[in-house]
Amino acid sequence: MTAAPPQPFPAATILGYPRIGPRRELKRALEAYWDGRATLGELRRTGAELRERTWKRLTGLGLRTPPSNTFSLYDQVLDTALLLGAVPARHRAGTDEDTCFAMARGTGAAAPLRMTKWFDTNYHYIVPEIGPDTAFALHAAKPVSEVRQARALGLETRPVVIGPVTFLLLAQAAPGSPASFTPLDRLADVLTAYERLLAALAAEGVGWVQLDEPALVTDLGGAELAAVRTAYERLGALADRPALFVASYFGSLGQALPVLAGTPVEAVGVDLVRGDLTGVEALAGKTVVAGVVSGRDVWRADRERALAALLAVRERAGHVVVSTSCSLLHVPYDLEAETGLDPALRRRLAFADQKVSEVVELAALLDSAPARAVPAAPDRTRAVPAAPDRTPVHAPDRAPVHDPSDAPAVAEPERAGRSPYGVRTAAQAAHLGLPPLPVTTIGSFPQTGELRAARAALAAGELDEGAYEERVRAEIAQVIALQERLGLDVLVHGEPERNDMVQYFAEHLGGFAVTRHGWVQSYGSRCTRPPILHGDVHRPEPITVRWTAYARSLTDRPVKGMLTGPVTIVAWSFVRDDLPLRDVVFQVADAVRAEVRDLEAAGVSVIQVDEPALRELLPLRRAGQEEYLRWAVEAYRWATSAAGDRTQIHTHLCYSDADQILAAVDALDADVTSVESARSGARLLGEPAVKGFARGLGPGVYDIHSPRVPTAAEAGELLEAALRVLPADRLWVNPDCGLKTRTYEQVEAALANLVEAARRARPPVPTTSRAVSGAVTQLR
Ligand code: MET
Ligand SMILES: [Zn+2]
Repeated sequence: MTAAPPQPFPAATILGYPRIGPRRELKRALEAYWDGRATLGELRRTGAELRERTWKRLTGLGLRTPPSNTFSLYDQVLDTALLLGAVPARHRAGTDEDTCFAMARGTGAAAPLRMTKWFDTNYHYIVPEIGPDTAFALHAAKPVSEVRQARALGLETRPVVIGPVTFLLLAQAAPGSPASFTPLDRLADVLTAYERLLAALAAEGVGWVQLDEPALVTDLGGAELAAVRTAYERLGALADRPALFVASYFGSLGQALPVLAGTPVEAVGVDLVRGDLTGVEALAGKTVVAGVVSGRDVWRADRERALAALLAVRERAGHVVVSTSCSLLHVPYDLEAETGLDPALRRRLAFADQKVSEVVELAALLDSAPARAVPAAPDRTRAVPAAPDRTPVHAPDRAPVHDPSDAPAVAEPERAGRSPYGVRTAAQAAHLGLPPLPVTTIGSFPQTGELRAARAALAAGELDEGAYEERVRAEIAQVIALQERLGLDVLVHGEPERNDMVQYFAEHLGGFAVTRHGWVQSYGSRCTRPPILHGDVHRPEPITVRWTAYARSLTDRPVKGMLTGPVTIVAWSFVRDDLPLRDVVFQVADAVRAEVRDLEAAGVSVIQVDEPALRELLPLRRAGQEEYLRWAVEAYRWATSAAGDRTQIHTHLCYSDADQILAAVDALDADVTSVESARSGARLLGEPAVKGFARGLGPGVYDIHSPRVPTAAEAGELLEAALRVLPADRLWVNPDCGLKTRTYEQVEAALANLVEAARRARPPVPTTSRAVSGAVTQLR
């Protein structure tokens, strides 16, 4: 039916590339535009420069036909919604960019779309809203203009777009849709828009289009598999179109593989780092784009193993080309920028540009390899493990690996050293004397430019330790005073000493290295520098105690000690792969446990151990989920169970679809759990599991991702909604997440409104008991 591919697929490719800029140029441009410090023209120019730089760099490294449309001002799923015209009426603005930012960030009048994690990564995408009436209409300006921009530079590119099935599976039903509606019901209409897109790209002379379908590596039911067949039969049947490359990543295609194999698409991408070769022979006759260089870690590829996998694919399926396992969006740009790393560690590393070179080198090796030279790699094993010399760079200076038999079984909290929840709450109530609906925050307060400048000056040697310490202490004093003035019940020190909740701990633990420029996009303009966990973990000395103790010395109210949990520290680092992940997590749990002990010994009676990444590491397919949750919960319990009954343990999960793992959250056995709720319109409260949640819960009532300040009435409404499913004595009042990205002006107004909303919602307290609780507070 289709025209023959106009050009062969390139022998080496990548599925995508970072776009925030090697020095975060896009971040700066976006924030300048949002703050009114730059014009739209300036923002567009930065985008164009970054694209040009990327294409030149990729071709310079040896890629022919680099991808295009991998650039994004905010998020590629959001771009796809704009491409298809799936824009809620409330977000429509004068320019594409302003519409995009309204969808992502909201406006004074309109709440933004939901944001959630991209599969099992720490990248967050914007969740499209699709309803029965969404009027799809192709708006192909962005991919078309990128093709033209590259062509003006003399380059042919392969536009990358999220595929129709993944787009609809990631979308949520628009508010007001009938209960029976799911976005996948709109497949036929969406496909019409994709057909027009393919026609438009064909008219531009585009040879290949990449349709990303990572959702195909999850457990799909009959309806979803049928959607895959329908979609690619229909798009494949189009008379005048580019050749189609359907890219899967983050795991194996499983049952979706034979389905795709039966459609007329010309190329299929398989992730051979996380997935395996099962069923690959079904792809004979197509180009197999073999992801053998990991896009998810920073280790050099094992060439031998990668080549063996490539040859095995060639033998079974015929035509194979070399690729990364997924987009390089998830790794930093260039190792060359890291001059401060230990040379022995550095030799084992590859960032995006080094991975591009690996792909190019492997393609050359494959080209010169005789057919049938190497035996096929066995199925169901990791096709490409990391480099062979993966011994720890730092020799362990103690017996590091946690013996799992020390850890308590999940079902028996008593053995963990803490009494059952009921006993603990009584002890804590007497000790802390909190009012019902206590108001607290998630930990961080605004990271001001001044603080960041002080940290930079310290790093550059322009500010001495003592002066920096004074700066941080002054900030803590201000944050404590502000919270007292606003009337919060459980205070925090504000985390001014932390650049990032994971990096800070990595900098103070042995076994980690940190980078200078290794930024990875987390969402929108936000980036993190994931530390590199390369050796055995140990804690040379207490990390947080002095800051929390200082904050405590300034107030009579309880101050919450803030720690990052073991799963999150590991999830947001690049982790050694010579040990099972579980063992690495337990090494970190040992360090957190020691910190909990030291905080408690310093008199801190509320300790929060954040695990926002608990859900993130959940295996994408059901098969591995139970086992993962068992050990992840066990590690958390190990980290926190050194605390006595009087010490209140909090945890925080934020943007993590907590509803899907509430049983595990309960098993964490924390006394109080805070979760994101405001941003997603209190969706969580509708979950039946929340009703039965037996411990303290703080569903966020302030969406901290939006510059909007909620009124007391708005916060009060969310609180009332929570009170309909949870008793007042177990409900906490808090924002969705930390406040570090907001301004003091916003935070002060918002927290004042939260306190006001809590006061209005509290049952009236008789004067005598108020006096008693005040007395208890003073006894602390
Ligand atoms: C991503 S969760 C953030 C938790 C951390 N304690 C903060 O307040 O910033
Ligand atoms: Zn959070």
